[in-house]
Amino acid sequence: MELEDQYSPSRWVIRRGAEEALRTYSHIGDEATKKARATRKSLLHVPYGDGEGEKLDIYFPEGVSEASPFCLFFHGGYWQSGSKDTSAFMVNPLTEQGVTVVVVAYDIAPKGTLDQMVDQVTRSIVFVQKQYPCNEGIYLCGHSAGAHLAAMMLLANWTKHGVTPNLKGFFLLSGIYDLKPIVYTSQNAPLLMTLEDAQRNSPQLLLEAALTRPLDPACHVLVSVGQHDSPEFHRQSKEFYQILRQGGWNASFEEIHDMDHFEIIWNLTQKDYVLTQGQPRGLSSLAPPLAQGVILDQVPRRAPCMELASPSALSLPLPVCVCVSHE
Ligand SMILES: N[C@@H](CC(=O)c1ccccc1NC=O)C(=O)O
Repeated sequence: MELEDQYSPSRWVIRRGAEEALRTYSHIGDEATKKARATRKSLLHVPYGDGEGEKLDIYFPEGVSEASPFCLFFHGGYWQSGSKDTSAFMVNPLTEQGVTVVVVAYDIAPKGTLDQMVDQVTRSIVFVQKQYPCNEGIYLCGHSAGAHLAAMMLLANWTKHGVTPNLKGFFLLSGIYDLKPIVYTSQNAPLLMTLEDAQRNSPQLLLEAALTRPLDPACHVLVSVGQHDSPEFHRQSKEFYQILRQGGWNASFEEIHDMDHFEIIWNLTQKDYVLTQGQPRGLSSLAPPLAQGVILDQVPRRAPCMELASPSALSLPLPVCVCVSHE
């Protein structure tokens, strides 16, 4: 069936068989995580909520300073597979450049529903902001289903959480932004999404309906898709990018040359990969001294941390990039 094919990323890889691609992806994630845990200062399995699955791993750069940029990573696996314990792909190259990397776990299906996962991701970001108020920006990076979860944060309503995270950028890699087609594929068996669930959790549809504009016009959103991703994945990324632009977001689109759905993420282990290199598009563009680059030099510097840490200053408006949600 056509939809089934289009939404089965492993069927579109060109250099190996589907099974081999999935095995290689797991293997590289596993090895990268072992290496990160062996060579980087880290805090593992930190709870960001009361739920058993609400844990995150924090990997620090050399010469720990809590005033670094933070990159939060949300793994893929169609909201039903994957784990933070095998997803530390970008930790070594990014921490080497002064970025703190946080790999976030969330309750995959069948335990978690889409609504619960979105809520967990929201709370993980709130936790990092509260724990590290001196951060030099929070950047969200997600792959596939994880890019969907990150993209939902463009629409998050932070007011009930008591803090507005210092969100400065989004790196959305091979994501899905309209979940409706998934309802008609076998991927939905453990998810049990109704069309309504899919609609409520589709950033594409929510942004189309939104009347609001980004609060921080400098917050950058990179929408990326692998050259060898399926035509449906290309369509999803292009349409989402267009909706972002129409909504006033500082967004860019990039097809990553000669990459498939899995290589686009496993190559984040490499220093010389377009997405781990510096500005204007790579993840390292968020690392000092590259922080003066295209993306960040439009962002107003925040008040010094000492000021922010004092109770009265905590209510200062910070440069953030969320919409005020309209209900
Ligand atoms: N069964 C899927 C697996 C999959 O889509 C996937 C696997 C690992 C990481 C991300 C994935 N896709 C979206 O989240 C496939 O056909 O490849």
